[in-house]
Amino acid sequence: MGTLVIATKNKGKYLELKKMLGDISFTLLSLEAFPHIEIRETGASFDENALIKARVTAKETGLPALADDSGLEVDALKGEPGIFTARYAGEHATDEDNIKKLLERLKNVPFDKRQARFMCSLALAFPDGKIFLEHGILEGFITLKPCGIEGFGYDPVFFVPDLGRTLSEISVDEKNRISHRAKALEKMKKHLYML
Ligand SMILES: O=c1nc[nH]c2c1ncn2[C@H]1C[C@H](O)[C@@H](COP(=O)(O)OP(=O)(O)OP(=O)(O)O)O1
Ligand SMILES: [Mg+2]
Repeated sequence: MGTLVIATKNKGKYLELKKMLGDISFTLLSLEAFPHIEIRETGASFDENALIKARVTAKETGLPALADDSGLEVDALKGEPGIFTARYAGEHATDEDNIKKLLERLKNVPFDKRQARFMCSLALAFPDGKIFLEHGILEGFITLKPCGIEGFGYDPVFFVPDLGRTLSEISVDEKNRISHRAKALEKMKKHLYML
């Protein structure tokens, strides 16, 4: 049985990916098992950052690595926060700080003008240099205030029209059926069978 490193320090992301990979028979590790690995997200796009995270992790561990770089694009903010989603309110910002800043920036924008999308780039890198990249997108709207307690990151303010609820008002299993990450991972699964 092989081993795959999920190259993330984000517990919410790790738990979602782990759950979605539940039916695949290999051992999963997160970056918590490799505290010495430090990765700087210096890329100019989600793709570049996902590739950096996956490549560095595969090289440092000698194991295949799956990295997720994701974030929010808000139309009324011309695509911000984009690749800066995790650091929107500063380098060590919490999810709450980031949500607060986002709602503040949108305070004069009515609900129907608050279109946004979650973007996900997933990169799978092998120690021999082989690499795969896949994408997923989830369309929605930014709410006027946080709703719900499930999930992580910006889930409490991301409203999915088809569900009539935010991502924090649904279970992780429901989220894993529709999310940007789920769509990207579904496409990545064909490459994972090479493990
Ligand atoms: O499904 C999601 N539900 C809510 N928020 C989300 C989601 N997907 C991404 N996000 C937010 C979290 C973070 O603010 C940023 C990702 O930043 P990103 O650099 O990819 O992840 P991260 O720094 O938290 O962990 P790591 O780089 O170790 O994987 O977008
Ligand atoms: Mg990050």
